Amino acid sequence: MTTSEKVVLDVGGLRMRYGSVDVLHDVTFQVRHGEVLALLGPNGAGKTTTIEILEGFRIRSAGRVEVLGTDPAHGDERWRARLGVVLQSWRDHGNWRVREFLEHLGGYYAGYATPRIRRPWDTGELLEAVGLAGQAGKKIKTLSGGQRRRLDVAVGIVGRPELLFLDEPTASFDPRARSEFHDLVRGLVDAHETTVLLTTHDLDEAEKLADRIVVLNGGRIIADGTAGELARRIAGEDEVRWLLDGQRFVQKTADSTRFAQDLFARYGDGVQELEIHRASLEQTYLALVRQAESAAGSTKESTTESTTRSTTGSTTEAAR
Ligand SMILES: Nc1ncnc2c1ncn2[C@@H]1O[C@H](COP(=O)(O)OP(=O)(O)OP(=O)(O)O)[C@@H](O)[C@H]1O
Repeated sequence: MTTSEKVVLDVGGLRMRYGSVDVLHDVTFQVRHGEVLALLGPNGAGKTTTIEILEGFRIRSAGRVEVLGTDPAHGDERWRARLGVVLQSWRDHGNWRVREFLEHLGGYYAGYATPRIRRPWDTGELLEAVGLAGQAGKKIKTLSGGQRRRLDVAVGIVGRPELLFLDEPTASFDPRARSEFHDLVRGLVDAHETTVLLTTHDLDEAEKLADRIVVLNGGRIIADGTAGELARRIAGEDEVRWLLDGQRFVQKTADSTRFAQDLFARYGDGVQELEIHRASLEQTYLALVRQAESAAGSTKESTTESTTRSTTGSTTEAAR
């Protein structure tokens, strides 16, 4: 098995119930080594619950979960040191200075270094990587909202995690900070082979960062695939447009990459102004959620209808 085929996260038939309410129903997906998976879904879909179960912060009601080969419900400190979690802002350590805070936290990981993974991340390099080198000597309470979020990210990766959980990581970033954060995550994945599970409501972010998308709605997975696969499922086919000998052509196709390769193989440099259009992730996502909600609505309606009918039926029976 090659490293990239290794399953880092394996979830099967996961269920979660709060009191008498089921919020996750039979959730099943896998994430492979070095993959970035975006978990999308409307408010209340169950994303945070899923992530917290995988992190070992919540105990599931049923199902199978393995994270880096371990059941998170029984993960020890060595297992936890291999994970990175970007939490919401650190508000309790306002008087600490940025560098000393990261050095302090990094110290915790030193005992978990391996011949392959040097832990913790060198503080100077880490501050550079997250764009906080200029704030190293500042007290945390004096950082701006965006700088504090960068610190959250630094805290999440100081132990050079093999698997990184990002729950709405760029929620309060300005566009520049967001773009730098995307470069940082892609760098982590490419250079350090970090696997990432991300939740976000920013569909551009998901499209930019994720190799694969899983969409949750009402605690159920309604889609799992690359952004392109999901778009084709919704929009049917891609549209390829090109210019040949001054004439414009348009063709619908299910495999636009293969189509473009064939086009160039046949006409070479004669092909000009090639464009491939497919539904955006935003259009795809909205269509998927709408479909799932109308399916759930009609199931509910038919259940209500049959309940009403059977109630009416039994009343009629009783009247007889
Ligand atoms: N501790 C809890 N007790 C009871 N119900 C809860 C608890 N935590 C979450 N829920 C419910 O579980 C469902 C899923 O919530 P969750 O926070 O996982 O959704 P989410 O997809 O992360 O939403 P958002 O996008 O708003 O963050 C919601 O209906 C929520 O009200």
